[in-house]
Amino acid sequence: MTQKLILASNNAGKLKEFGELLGPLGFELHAQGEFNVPEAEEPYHTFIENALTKARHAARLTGLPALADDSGVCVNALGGAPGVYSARYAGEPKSDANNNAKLIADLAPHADKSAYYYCVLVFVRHADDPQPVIADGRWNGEIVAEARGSNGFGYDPHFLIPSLGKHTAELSSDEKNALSHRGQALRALVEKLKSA
Ligand SMILES: O=P(O)(O)OP(=O)(O)OP(=O)(O)OC[C@H]1O[C@@H](n2cnc3c(O)ncnc32)[C@H](O)[C@@H]1O
Ligand SMILES: [Mg+2]
Repeated sequence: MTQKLILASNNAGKLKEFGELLGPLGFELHAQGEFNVPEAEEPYHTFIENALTKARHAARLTGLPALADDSGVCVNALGGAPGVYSARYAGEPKSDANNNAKLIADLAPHADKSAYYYCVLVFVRHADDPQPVIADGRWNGEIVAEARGSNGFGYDPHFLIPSLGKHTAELSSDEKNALSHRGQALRALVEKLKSA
């Protein structure tokens, strides 16, 4: 039997990647927007608290199991910023172009360009699930001022994977999903769900 699952996100880039990663596993995926679920508040300073809040919010409003992702890019020379604030680093309304411009400007005086993408996933069977299933993933790289590639979303045009010599926006979706913070977290989550 296919399991209905609400994706508790309004980010089109994430939704595409979840479809690619989870579709073949037989879940019946629905973006929360299909159920007119409004964006949840993300008031916390940690990825896990925001992810849990988003998952419970979507499950509460739909009555269905929900999966939330809270993620971001953490830059070492900036003390981990933008981190949990990655989506709105340059302020509201959210804009990938403005966020990237601010990141490149903030990092310009620093020699250390190392960074990592981080992703926490939370699955809840229902809004008050006392045992949410949680997994995370991390993907190391470097921030480069020059933008390259047109795939992916967010900071991908500026995120270099040194071992590949490519920016993540230059990777095919299969290549990105095989390596990314989100792909790693999702595979770990699926393993946990199998044994839960
Ligand atoms: O909360 P939802 O609705 O899921 O969508 P969001 O975009 O607000 O998502 P987050 O609050 O988790 O913020 C994550 C931000 O981190 C960045 N990010 C996360 N994963 C990324 C990826 O795979 N590639 C590029 N940027 C990414 C991007 O700027 C995202 O907007
Ligand atoms: Mg968000």
